[in-house]
Amino acid sequence: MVHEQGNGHDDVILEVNNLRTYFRLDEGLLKAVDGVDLKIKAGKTLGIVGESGSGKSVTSQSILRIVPKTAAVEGEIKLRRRKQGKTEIVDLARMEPEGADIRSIRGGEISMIFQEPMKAFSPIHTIGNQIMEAILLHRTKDKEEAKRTAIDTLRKVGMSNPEQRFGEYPHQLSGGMRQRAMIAMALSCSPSILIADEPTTALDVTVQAQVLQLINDLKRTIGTSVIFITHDLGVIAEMSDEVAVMYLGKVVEYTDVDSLFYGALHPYTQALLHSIPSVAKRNARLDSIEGTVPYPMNLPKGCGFYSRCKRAQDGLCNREDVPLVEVKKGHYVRCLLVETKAPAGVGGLHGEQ
Ligand SMILES: Nc1ncnc2c1ncn2[C@@H]1O[C@H](COP(=O)(O)OP(=O)(O)OP(=O)(O)O)[C@@H](O)[C@H]1O
Repeated sequence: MVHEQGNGHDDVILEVNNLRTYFRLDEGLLKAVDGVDLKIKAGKTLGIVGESGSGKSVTSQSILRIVPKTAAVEGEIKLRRRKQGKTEIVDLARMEPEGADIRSIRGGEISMIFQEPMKAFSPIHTIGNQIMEAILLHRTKDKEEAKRTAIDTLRKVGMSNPEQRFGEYPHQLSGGMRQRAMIAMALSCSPSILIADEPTTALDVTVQAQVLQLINDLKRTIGTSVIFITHDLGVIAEMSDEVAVMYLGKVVEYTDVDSLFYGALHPYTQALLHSIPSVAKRNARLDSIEGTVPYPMNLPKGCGFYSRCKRAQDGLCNREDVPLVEVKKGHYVRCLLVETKAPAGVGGLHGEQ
């Protein structure tokens, strides 16, 4: 539940509770997202990390209600927003996916940037007109003001000569500039939440660093909250205040970014950390995680990571589904070994592999 007043939860602007997004396929029910809880705080970045197939993208698509028709979204997606001077809470999970309510939120209060900017823009209209259109839809009916806002936003995202860029077509821009234009479009309606789904994966390293820096700067200056989705822990370290580690449609560890990098408790998070050179200790052997994320259909009972976990215990980890437990303040872990080994303090598990 999102609480409205006086209870310390006021900075939470989006709360996802027990989100389940299941695809009905001919072969059976595919549980892409299976009981995800998340909290997005005002002006903060929540990083969501996990391997391919862990359910990161379907989670963000579920929040915006843009999942394919073969999938159903259940659970709560509670957005706290100001409307006509009052705070109200709306549940996006209850909205009609094509209805006016969610359409006004998409691109209004919540907007999204993703890997391929060409998908965000139509090739036959100038980027300026497309940004203006979004502003006219969500913010103002005044064309002159919309144009000024569009040019101003292009300037804010670091586009040189924004008046000229305004009149250019997407194919006339470089990859990095297109990414900036997409960020401008996403920010033009002053969203309270920006969802960034692997926005820099397709860019070369230098441009990637610039775009990440830009998102961080904008978050600071505009105060937008960010949900940043990536498989790259290096990017997570740079971008996040809090981190949710996803595996097989579930959050397996959830904590602030420092606790994640210096005190990860879930064997999956630890394995992820040991698989990247910049975080693993110098001279330590780099491990890649053997195997792949299983296909989320007809899964056996127990921990989803059981088949790949080096510490898995037969008869314990493969018996019941494992709950996400708060092992210390603000640090949640879905692992029976962490719970049973360290009921009164979690220090002993740090760094263990
Ligand atoms: N349109 C779809 N129809 C059927 N299954 C889907 C569809 N989209 C995603 N899935 C399945 O849902 C699960 C989660 O996918 P999702 O794309 O959210 O993972 P991800 O963590 O974002 O991975 P990636 O980084 O590769 O995008 C996967 O098993 C995937 O095969």
